[in-house]
Amino acid sequence: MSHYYPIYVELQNKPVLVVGGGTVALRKVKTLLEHGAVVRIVSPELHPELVELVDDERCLWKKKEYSADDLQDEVLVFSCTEIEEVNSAAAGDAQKSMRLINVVDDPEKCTFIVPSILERGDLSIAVSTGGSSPIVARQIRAELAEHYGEAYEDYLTLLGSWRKDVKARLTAEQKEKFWNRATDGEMLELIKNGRLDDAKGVMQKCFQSLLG
Ligand SMILES: C[C@@]1(CC(=O)O)C2=NC(=C\c3[nH]c(c(CCC(=O)O)c3CC(=O)O)Cc3[nH]c(c(CC(=O)O)c3CCC(=O)O)/C=C3\N/C(=C\2)[C@@H](CCC(=O)O)[C@]3(C)CC(=O)O)/[C@H]1CCC(=O)O
Ligand SMILES: NC(=O)c1ccc[n+]([C@@H]2O[C@H](COP(=O)([O-])OP(=O)(O)OC[C@H]3O[C@@H](n4cnc5c(N)ncnc54)[C@H](O)[C@@H]3O)[C@@H](O)[C@H]2O)c1
Repeated sequence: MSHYYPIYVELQNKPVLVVGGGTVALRKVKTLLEHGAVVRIVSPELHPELVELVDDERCLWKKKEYSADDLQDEVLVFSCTEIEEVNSAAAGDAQKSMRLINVVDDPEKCTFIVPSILERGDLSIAVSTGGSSPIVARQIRAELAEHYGEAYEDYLTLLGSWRKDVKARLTAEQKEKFWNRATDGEMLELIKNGRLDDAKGVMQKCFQSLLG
């Protein structure tokens, strides 16, 4: 068993500090922004794509070398430099104040690591090898992408849209019947074939027939 405990973290409007502004920082920043974090980068230099993000006011940049006072109210810290002393300092500062830290070139200093992620709307599959081989994590993600295609986004949106009504209006036995029907494969197949409206119709009919 991996010694890392997997969780999904709500980062909407939460401050995150990224130390360093190179290629790896760019990858981490893009994913953070996609998930709504407020990203502040501290680095003397920035990758051109990060400069664009800063110019577009998608994230903030302090043009300087990292020092302890750069750590403010951030919930997560990423240290993305290749310089051992900088990474050690950031890791030490973060841990003193119980902040979670990811050091991109030193798993031993990490209190969290980032998985390879496949997302299809509300479906999120995170793959980790615990640092043994990020390439294998990426390969598994690519294999999963073949199996769990784009249709899952609409499929899960449709299922999710029924949760409140089913919870409020059906008995436990009816709920089981409803969800078994909704997930028996037909809805997914219809959506894969571009027939979302038909899938919606089948679910509506099933709900009505259970209500009697
Ligand atoms: C999943 C992903 C997420 C992301 O970063 O977004 C991610 N690394 C990815 C790619 C990748 N990283 C590296 C290569 C080059 C090949 C190679 O070296 O293997 C490739 C492949 C590529 O580029 O395709 C190099 C590398 N990575 C780490 C070290 C340091 C070390 O091992 O000591 C070195 C060596 C540097 C050197 O040799 O100097 C460390 C970490 N990388 C992790 C995550 C964490 C563990 C994940 C896990 O295993 O569960 C961990 C521990 C910390 C962290 O970063 O969170 C992302 C794939 C995203 C995707 O495409 O889906
Ligand atoms: N975890 C991963 O997924 C992963 C993947 C590939 C490589 N790596 C490792 O991550 C490290 C970073 O790789 P990279 O390609 O982004 O390197 P890079 O050289 O492109 O970027 C390093 C960044 O750190 C900044 N920096 C330097 N000194 C600083 C300081 N004192 N304070 C703040 N910022 C400072 C630089 O200006 C630069 O922007 C390397 O050690 C690399 O081996 C990790």
